Amino acid sequence: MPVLAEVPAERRELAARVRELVEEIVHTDAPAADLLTAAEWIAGATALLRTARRDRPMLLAHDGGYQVSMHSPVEGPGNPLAPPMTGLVAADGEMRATAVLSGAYEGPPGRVHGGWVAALLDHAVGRAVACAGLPAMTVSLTVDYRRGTPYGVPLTVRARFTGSEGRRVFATGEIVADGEVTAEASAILVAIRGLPASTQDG
Ligand SMILES: CCCCCCCCCCCCCC(=O)SCCNC(=O)CCNC(=O)[C@H](O)C(C)(C)COP(=O)(O)OP(=O)(O)OC[C@H]1O[C@@H](n2cnc3c(N)ncnc32)[C@H](O)[C@@H]1OP(=O)(O)O
Repeated sequence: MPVLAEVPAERRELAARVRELVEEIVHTDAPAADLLTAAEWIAGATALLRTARRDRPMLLAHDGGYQVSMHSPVEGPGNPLAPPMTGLVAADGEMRATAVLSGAYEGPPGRVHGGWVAALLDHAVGRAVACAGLPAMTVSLTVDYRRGTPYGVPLTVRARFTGSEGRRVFATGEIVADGEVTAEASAILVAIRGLPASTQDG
């Protein structure tokens, strides 16, 4: 699969505008007529993009010195579903990144939905083992939710490779908000040949 030299600015911009849109949708109390007008405008934008549709979403690109999956729903700068993850640092089996989730990710009042907390951690352990040279898929993920994970503030997402046994690869990770660990994960992954490894370019 070709790796783009950089994330196209236009894709980053489009995803960022859609993230804002989603955030406003979940917060708006606009009158019904405005909701319908907005829905029409959005349908117009969707029709425009549909004129040049690829079959599969995955595109790899260089970003901040790393190869990233541009349309990953967790890290992808080009996927509006992704918070996304920014400021990635990954080397020697350890990764760290920042994510700011909007109110659109709310689960319990004022807190991020637990499924998204798990998604951040699942992705992080995948990144950590990939940068240890063992690209792998998660087969087991245990998440301990220590306290509510807030949205609207920077979350530090960290993970590390902790060892391997045959094809099984082990990793742990955590999310930190304002200096406090909100969730911890312990994962078992299975090494898969042919998966893209997290390569550092520089
Ligand atoms: C370049 C840019 C991109 C870079 C991206 C990098 C970061 C990206 C991050 C992205 C992150 C995305 C994150 C995601 O979304 S990961 C996606 C979510 N995960 C999946 O979809 C995986 C689904 N599972 C499978 O497809 C199969 O199970 C696979 C293919 C993985 C293995 O099936 P396969 O038939 O090949 O192997 P096997 O069954 O013989 O098992 C092999 C070994 O594993 C042991 N085992 C199995 N299950 C368990 C278990 N539950 N607990 C403990 N151990 C378990 C098993 O006993 C055996 O051990 P041993 O007998 O050999 O000792």
